[in-house]
Amino acid sequence: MSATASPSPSSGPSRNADAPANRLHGPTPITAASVKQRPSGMPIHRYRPFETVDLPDRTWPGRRITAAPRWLSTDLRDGNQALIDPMSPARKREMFDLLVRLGYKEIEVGFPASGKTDFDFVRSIIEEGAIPEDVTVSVLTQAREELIERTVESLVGAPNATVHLYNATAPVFRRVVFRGGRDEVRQIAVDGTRLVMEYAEKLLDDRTTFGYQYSPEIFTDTELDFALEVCEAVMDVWQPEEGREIILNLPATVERSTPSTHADRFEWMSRNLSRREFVCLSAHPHNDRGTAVAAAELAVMAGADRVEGCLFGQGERTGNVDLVTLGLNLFSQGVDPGIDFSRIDDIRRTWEYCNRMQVPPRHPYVGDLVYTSFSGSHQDAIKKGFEALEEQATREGVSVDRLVWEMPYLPIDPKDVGRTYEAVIRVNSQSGKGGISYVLKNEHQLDLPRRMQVEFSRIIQARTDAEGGEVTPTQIWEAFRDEYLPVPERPWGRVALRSAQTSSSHEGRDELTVEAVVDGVDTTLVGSGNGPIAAFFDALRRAGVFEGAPGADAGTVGEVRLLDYVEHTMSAGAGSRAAAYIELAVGDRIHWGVGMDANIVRASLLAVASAVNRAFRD
Ligand SMILES: CC(=O)SCCNC(=O)CCNC(=O)[C@H](O)C(C)(C)COP(=O)(O)OP(=O)(O)OC[C@H]1O[C@@H](n2cnc3c(N)ncnc32)[C@H](O)[C@@H]1OP(=O)(O)O
Ligand SMILES: CC(C)C(=O)C(=O)O
Ligand SMILES: [Mg+2]
Repeated sequence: MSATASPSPSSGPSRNADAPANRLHGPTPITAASVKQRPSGMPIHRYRPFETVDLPDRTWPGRRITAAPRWLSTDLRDGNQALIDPMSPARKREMFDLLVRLGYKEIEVGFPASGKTDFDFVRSIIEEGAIPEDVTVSVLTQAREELIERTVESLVGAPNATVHLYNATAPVFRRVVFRGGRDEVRQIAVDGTRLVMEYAEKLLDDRTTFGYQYSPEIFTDTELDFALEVCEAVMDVWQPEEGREIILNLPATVERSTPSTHADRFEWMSRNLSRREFVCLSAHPHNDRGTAVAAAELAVMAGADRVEGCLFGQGERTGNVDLVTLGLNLFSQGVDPGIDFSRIDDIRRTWEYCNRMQVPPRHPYVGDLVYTSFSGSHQDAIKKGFEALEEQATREGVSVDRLVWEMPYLPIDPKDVGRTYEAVIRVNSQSGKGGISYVLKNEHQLDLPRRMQVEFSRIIQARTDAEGGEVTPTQIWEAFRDEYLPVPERPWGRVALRSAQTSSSHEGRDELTVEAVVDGVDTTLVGSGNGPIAAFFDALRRAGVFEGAPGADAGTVGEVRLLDYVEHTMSAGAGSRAAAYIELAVGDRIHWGVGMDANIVRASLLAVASAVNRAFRD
């Protein structure tokens, strides 16, 4: 993208001014001219750019959001009206109860004058006492008398209720829908407000605390001076004052501008509205340009007190702004959203039941794949990130949950929203050693030495390159066992250990006796060395196992060297097991072996057998 205010590429200092003069010998360098886009041929003449706002002293870009705005969920109204098959009463109730449980204090529960379903639903939650004392329900209506009367009627007996009245104010709606000018359209809002007050006075009693909300629909395409004029006219009727707020909701009914212009419009309205201290300024972004979340956040920075939206961005066309993303964006910055998202999968399941829709796999914070990394460098960084957190926790003597979350590639800890680490790393052809060893560590407590990680990841990569697709943790484990740990059901290898006994001589050398199966024959192996591993090597050598080893001439003893030995415990406490890793050079080839046992000596002998078996397997 290029912006008209940017300096032209040639007007600034050259990026490569400091580069040596002889830098670009060889292939022709890419330049801006060589990547020029071509005209698309699409009918751009049919569209006009949106109006920007002349607000050079705008203040919102420098603000931070330090507290959650008021939230209104309109899942049961704007969300519901956009469904092919609107929610049944049972599904509506399920959604209402979910919203209450999550902590929403303002819930738009329907458009009661639309028909019996919505009207009866509003009556049912009132009559069944399902609305907690601290929750305000709101209902939407057009500015038409018969609709207003029916709307107010639906609220009788509600503890806290708001009537929300709207009419479109943008030029094309004035001309096409209402076939009038500014005066007529302003009058619709004024008359509607008066009627709401009259019917509330007539129909509601002192069981109800009553509020009022007005929306100049299509605010985004309405001239700012006219939007202000209509809102002022509405306020002149409602008369907001201390203890009598008015909610002025400025909807991006169709998202038409960048979030920055949306924010400018909010700052302009917030500065110019009279009686501002009695106004709850509310944003209602839709997502036509795909930037509703940014638009909502910038509107809050620009003065909005409240945001209306739907869970997971349900709503007309591309949806309303996503309340879950907004809330968890705040959470990820250390700001309490005031909504409990700690069981995100439960929320998603209920939402999917109610809406009969699916949350896509890449949906922020909740999609199946959003805490998953397939690519090698991401996996490597995440694995190191987890290890660093664990080390820090041990150093500071606290649990990992107490530490600030600083983790490559994962903006929040999946556990904080009730997800597990199971899917954090998944392996396919784009994965590297970090991811594969993360799976082994996480699921099998095996912390492979770095060079062994490289060896095993080549084995997995050969498989993903040949077969494509994902390799599941189960398949990784099977491949690992097949490669390093011959199991009784699939035996292979020249040496199978049965039992071993060591004794130390007075020179500090270990004498070792091993009962093993060698080349299918029960054999007693005897050796000595300065430690059990060296003694086992000696025993294998004496038994002729290394004869004909790769890298040696046939019939001779090949060169077999121990290069590295690593061990670690696999779990703490009684019954803990140890893992041992051996790096073996046979001729010019390197083979790792692994052994696991409750006894560390036996684990290391098993690791030697594993490496030797692999060396001779080929
Ligand atoms: C951006 C939004 O989400 S706005 C909310 C939209 N949601 C809904 O519409 C869902 C519920 N609506 C309904 O079920 C129906 O529209 C009803 C039952 C409320 C009304 O149905 P109808 O009486 O058939 O009217 P309809 O919806 O077609 O509206 C058209 C008439 O209302 C007028 N009108 C539209 N909006 C408004 C408004 N906000 N205030 C006053 N009049 C309005 C139109 O100018 C038109 O008038 P005309 O017949 O004189 O030309
Ligand atoms: C009724 C209004 C607030 C609305 O939903 C919109 O303009 O998008
Ligand atoms: Mg809407």
